[in-house]
Amino acid sequence: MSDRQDDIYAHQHDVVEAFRFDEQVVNVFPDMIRRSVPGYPTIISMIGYLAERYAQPGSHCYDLGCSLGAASLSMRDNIPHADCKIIALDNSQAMVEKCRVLLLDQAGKSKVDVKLGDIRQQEIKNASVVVLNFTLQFIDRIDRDLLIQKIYDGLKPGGILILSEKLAFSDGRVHDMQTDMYYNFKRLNGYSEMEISQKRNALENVLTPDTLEVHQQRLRQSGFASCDVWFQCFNFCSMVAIKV
Ligand SMILES: C[S@@+](CC[C@H](N)C(=O)[O-])C[C@H]1O[C@@H](n2cnc3c(N)ncnc32)[C@H](O)[C@@H]1O
Ligand SMILES: O=C(O)C(=O)C[C@]1(C(=O)O)C=C[C@@H](O)C=C1
Repeated sequence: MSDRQDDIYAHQHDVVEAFRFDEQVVNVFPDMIRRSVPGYPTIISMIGYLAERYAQPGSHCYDLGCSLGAASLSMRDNIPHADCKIIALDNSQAMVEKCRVLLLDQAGKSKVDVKLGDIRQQEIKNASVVVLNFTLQFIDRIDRDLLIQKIYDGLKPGGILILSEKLAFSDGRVHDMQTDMYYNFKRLNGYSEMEISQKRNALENVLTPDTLEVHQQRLRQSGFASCDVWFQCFNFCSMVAIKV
């Protein structure tokens, strides 16, 4: 993968435009996400581990909002069945184009189909593993319930949804403390105050985090029997929800 350094917000922007997954972001994305999401490499590795355990023979595994396909690659490297199909989907043309190139020459048992499209329109069927790795937070709140319900309905019994998200906290003091530690994580990873502040402005109203309670209520309402946090670092977490 490209290891170009993310310097998008390193100079003063006259106007900070709303964050988009365009070509400029695609070019630095591996560095950006690694330095911006605490635990990202661990989460990607564990998606492979969970897929190895939960992918069912002859089923589909979905990577919704796949970006450059890191979660798909991790699943492909770990799923032991040759007849599983991985469907990776993103609505950013630039992401999908680069993802296809990155997945071209990689071997693996399962085939990965990289598609351009909106995950709200994607049919989910015969699924054993569905991944939403930091994607739901970019979907309009009004569409989130329907999307999670569609995923639940498309999962086979015993199937799982892996849902990773940036969290909000209902207690203001906890929210401020977690956010403060998160910004310090970014500082430790070399981002300046200007980069942190311009990125925060760019993500305003684009990335809209829910609280853990809202996520868990939505998952339970859709029918998931359990939804547990298996990873959390500051305001970033990953849940696994199981359909019995
Ligand atoms: C933070 S990135 C996801 C990172 C990726 N899952 C990973 O593990 O590396 C969010 C991605 O979701 C995509 N996205 C946002 N809204 C979408 C939608 N409605 N349909 C499809 N993709 C969407 C963006 O284009 C972006 O690539
Ligand atoms: O940089 C931030 O502040 C973030 O919230 C991180 C985050 C994400 O969670 O998706 C935001 C946009 C980029 O895709 C990479 C990471």
